[in-house]
Amino acid sequence: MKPSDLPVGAIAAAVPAALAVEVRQANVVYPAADAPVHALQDIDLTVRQGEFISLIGPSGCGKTTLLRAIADLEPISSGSMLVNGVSPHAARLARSYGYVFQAPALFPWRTVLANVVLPLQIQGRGKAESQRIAMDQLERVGLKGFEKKYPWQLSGGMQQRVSIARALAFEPRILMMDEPFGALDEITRDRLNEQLQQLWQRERRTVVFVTHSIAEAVYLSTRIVVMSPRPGRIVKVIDSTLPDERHLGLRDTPEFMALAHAVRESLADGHH
Ligand SMILES: Nc1ncnc2c1ncn2[C@@H]1O[C@H](COP(=O)(O)OP(=O)(O)OP(=O)(O)O)[C@@H](O)[C@H]1O
Repeated sequence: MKPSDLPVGAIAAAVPAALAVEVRQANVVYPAADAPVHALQDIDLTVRQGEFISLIGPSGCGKTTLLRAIADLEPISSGSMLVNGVSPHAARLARSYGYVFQAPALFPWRTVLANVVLPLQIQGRGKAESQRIAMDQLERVGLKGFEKKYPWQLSGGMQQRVSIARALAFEPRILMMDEPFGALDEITRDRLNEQLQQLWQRERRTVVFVTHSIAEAVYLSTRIVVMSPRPGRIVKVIDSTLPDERHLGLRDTPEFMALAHAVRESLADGHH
């Protein structure tokens, strides 16, 4: 029997899950004329395929730096890092991940469709294929019917959903998100949290997510990585005890509140 004859679940059970991200003793020091900034100190972190990991911590603790280093947007000063088993640079060239920035970062002169199509065109895909994929991704984030609009004709939440569709367009194995919903009002944020959670449940793509919000981290994550500032360190990694299938009502349950409490305590510990 060939592996391809096995049901998907059997293959998953037979092959140990590969690591999506492996960080060992990573340090990032930003050079500065007066005093260098030790942004990350001795970071050890492993992320398995299909996990939803949140990095949470106070402003300046190095969340963005860690995400950028994993994404090959920032070099590490020492230590090692593997993304899907290869260097972050090789993973970037292989288009292993999609990146969603804090602000939507869409091209205002391009339509929604043209924005999502762009990375596919850069990748050398044909026009018809690119458009088909882009339309499919827009539908998945609930934006069917908006493809001909320009970014400025959409709300902030819709623009951020276009960014997510764009990041998912070339089917990356890892989705990296740097506080994607931080600038949105709470109701929009709740809705997008719910949609992102459903997307993760459907596709089980690996997600590395940066947030300031305890509720967001607890609602979305399978593991929560708590960081502390100056220099940025990991103080605790908390496994979620919540079921994979989640709805917003879960936030009122004792399990959710207990997890939120544990994250808050770890954040406070990191300050001492
Ligand atoms: N390019 C840079 N040059 C010098 N210092 C930097 C640079 N980028 C970040 N830093 C510093 O490194 C530290 C970590 O910054 P980083 O943006 O990673 O933190 P963060 O946890 O993501 O913060 P926030 O939640 O406010 O976005 C901060 O002290 C910041 O001032």
